[in-house]
Amino acid sequence: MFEKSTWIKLPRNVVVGHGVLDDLGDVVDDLSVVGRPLVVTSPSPERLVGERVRAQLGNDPATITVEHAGFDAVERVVEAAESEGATYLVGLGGGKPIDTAKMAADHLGFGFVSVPTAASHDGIVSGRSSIPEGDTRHSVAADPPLAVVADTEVVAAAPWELTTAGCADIVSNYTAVEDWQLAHRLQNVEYSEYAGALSRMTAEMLVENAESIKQGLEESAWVVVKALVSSGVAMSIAGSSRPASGAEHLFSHRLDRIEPGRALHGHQVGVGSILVAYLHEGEKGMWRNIRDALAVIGAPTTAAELGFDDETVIEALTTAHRIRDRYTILGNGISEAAAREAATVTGVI
Ligand SMILES: NC(=O)C1=CN([C@@H]2O[C@H](COP(=O)(O)OP(=O)(O)OC[C@H]3O[C@@H](n4cnc5c(N)ncnc54)[C@H](OP(=O)(O)O)[C@@H]3O)[C@@H](O)[C@H]2O)C=CC1
Ligand SMILES: O=C(CO)COP(=O)(O)O
Ligand SMILES: [Zn+2]
Repeated sequence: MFEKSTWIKLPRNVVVGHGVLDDLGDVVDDLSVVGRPLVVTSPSPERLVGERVRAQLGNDPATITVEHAGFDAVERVVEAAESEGATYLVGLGGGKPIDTAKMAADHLGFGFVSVPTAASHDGIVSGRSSIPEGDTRHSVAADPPLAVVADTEVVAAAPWELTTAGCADIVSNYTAVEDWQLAHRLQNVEYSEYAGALSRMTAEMLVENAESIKQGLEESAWVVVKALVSSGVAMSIAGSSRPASGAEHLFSHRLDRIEPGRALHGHQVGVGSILVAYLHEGEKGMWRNIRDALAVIGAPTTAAELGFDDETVIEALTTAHRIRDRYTILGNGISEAAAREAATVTGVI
């Protein structure tokens, strides 16, 4: 008897475009969520659009500002929601407030609306929260947002490196899917053809359009946000971050532990993807296409551009497999010599 079942959770409304922040009230009304919102944000988005967002929401919205990601921040949001009598959450900003709100909403059993102010990574729409704790990073299942409202005017005005980071997070889907397929072949890890194909196609479309992604063009913000939505949907279909997170993400998470906050998530996974593509296929493989696409977009392709010294990159690559129990090309760890060769041949160090 066939007993398998799949439960794919997706947002109900995804609204992307110029000035759509002013539609937030209508979007929330359409969701039929009732009661008082708690806006979960971080300092810059609060300063830029906090008032505008609250003006769209009824019932005297409360606000909490998150400075650092982590389980303590999630706990503070849960407590604030309870003490303020909130009934749903609005995550406003980059990945830090959005992931914090997503996980707190899941804990509270509340609905949550994602209002990204930067196209910096694909967590803006996904059903995963990525939360650092000590030496590890937890990718926690959480309900995806009920709605995503991404105002391209706001996103395009954000520092350009946030957008190039989002692009690099998408480009890294190439190696994430390679790792996922490898884990499927060698470890019998469940693989979804639909999620894998969607994720890879999203990366391919971005690479093909790399030349047209330019600073100051609102259309570029639109292209990147749509790609991030597509990648988030792939994760929802898979029920895991596998379509968008392989060894290049382990490498980035390791860098976060060694030197937190030095570089953006997307930029780190982009450089990680160059290295991991080399490990998968060697000299003649995809690593050059990945590097060239990143370079065209203006995302870092070397350790120095990321702001790390060479030895830190080698340390991160040789210890990345310890971040979590996820089978990738790194297996149980690669030797220092192999890491050095990959980093040298690809020009990362
Ligand atoms: N769930 C998932 O699948 C994923 C989750 N993540 C998580 O997301 C986080 C990283 O995301 P990221 O967006 O880089 O982190 P942040 O939310 O910290 O945003 C990065 C920076 O951008 C600033 N910022 C945001 N929007 C604007 C704007 N419109 N104008 C000016 N500055 C702005 C923030 O300022 P300030 O701090 O002053 O407010 C911050 O300094 C990580 O914690 C990671 O775990 C990453 C990838 C995927
Ligand atoms: O960053 C992500 C996808 O781009 C999420 O991945 P993690 O599961 O590694 O946190
Ligand atoms: Zn990512």
